[in-house]
Amino acid sequence: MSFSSNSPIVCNLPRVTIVGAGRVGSTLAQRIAEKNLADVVLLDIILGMPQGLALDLVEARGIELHNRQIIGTNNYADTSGSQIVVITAGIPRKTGMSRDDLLKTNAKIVVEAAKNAIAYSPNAIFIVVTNPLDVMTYLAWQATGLPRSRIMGMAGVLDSARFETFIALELGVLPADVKAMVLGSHGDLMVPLSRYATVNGIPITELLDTATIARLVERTRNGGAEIVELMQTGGAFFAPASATSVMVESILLNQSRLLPAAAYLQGEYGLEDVVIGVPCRLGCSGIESVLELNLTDGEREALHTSAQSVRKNIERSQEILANN
Ligand SMILES: NC(=O)c1ccc[n+]([C@@H]2O[C@H](COP(=O)([O-])OP(=O)(O)OC[C@H]3O[C@@H](n4cnc5c(N)ncnc54)[C@H](O)[C@@H]3O)[C@@H](O)[C@H]2O)c1
Ligand SMILES: O=C(O)C[C@H](O)C(=O)O
Repeated sequence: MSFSSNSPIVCNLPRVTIVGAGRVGSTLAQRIAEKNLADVVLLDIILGMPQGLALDLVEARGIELHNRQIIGTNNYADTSGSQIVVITAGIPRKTGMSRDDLLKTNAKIVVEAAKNAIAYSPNAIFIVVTNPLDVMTYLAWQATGLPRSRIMGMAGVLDSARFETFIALELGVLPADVKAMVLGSHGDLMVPLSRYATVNGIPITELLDTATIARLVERTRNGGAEIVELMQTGGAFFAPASATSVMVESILLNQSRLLPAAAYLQGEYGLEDVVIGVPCRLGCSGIESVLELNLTDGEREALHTSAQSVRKNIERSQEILANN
């Protein structure tokens, strides 16, 4: 028995490159392939490691019932023509460190990764995951010269998911029934918007007292550190990979979901020339629009304080890069 052969059909399936095949990167590759969203190229500087991970994921395809291509590589030429590039390359923090302590090491890694990736995928949309997130997204924006619609950072979806989880645990309800949004920088100064958090449309302010909400907000702010303290080396990666995959999905499937993403602002919320988490509509062209919510004076002040801390670190990063 044999297949008859017709003229070959060239299929351009969507392709997502993930730079950094560590814990977040490899878990994201698994999520993207198993959700059947795109073919995946996993790139890392460690020789053989992304190739081994890719083979392992490929060997699971028959069991997971998908047929996505997954390639591991150390060579940017293999990433060419990607629709989305996700940057997770860089070091994670260890216990006792802040995300800002990663700035010096990760700035150079992210700039190099962004420059190499854009050279092979000039039409790609970039999602940065490496910490400190807002500054790294700014550096990738600078390094690629992309319009702001095509570059964003992932943090708000993760921080919001944590806030939703803690609310759901407190109330004993299904996490999927809780909706919340966390804006601002991905750090101690993030801005969880309790006023806008609901359980199937019911504001949490109707369900929880002020002290309890304040406790859940504080736990959200420390959500990353809580896991780093437990794990000692490295941090969370399952939920970060899930959070990144919904951004990838919204872009590839043109879902126009309203998700918090770190975006380069040009006057929105009274902020300019800074990257910070705001509600964005994500579709096939990237950030389709930024939603400007009505904020109370307190919330607006918190967002500006958060932006101020990102600005300081952007300045630090420019000095670091200039001296190298
Ligand atoms: N934005 C968020 O919400 C969020 C969530 C989780 C982790 N992070 C950050 O993501 C980053 C990765 O975390 P992880 O847990 O996967 O770390 P990890 O150490 O498991 O993986 C990082 C990978 O990057 C690779 N790498 C280093 N330099 C590289 C380069 N120049 N080019 C290509 N690859 C390179 C390493 O070899 C390693 O495999 C960290 O900075 C972490 O803080 C951010
Ligand atoms: O906390 C970290 O260092 C990793 C990540 O930013 C997180 O929030 O889990």
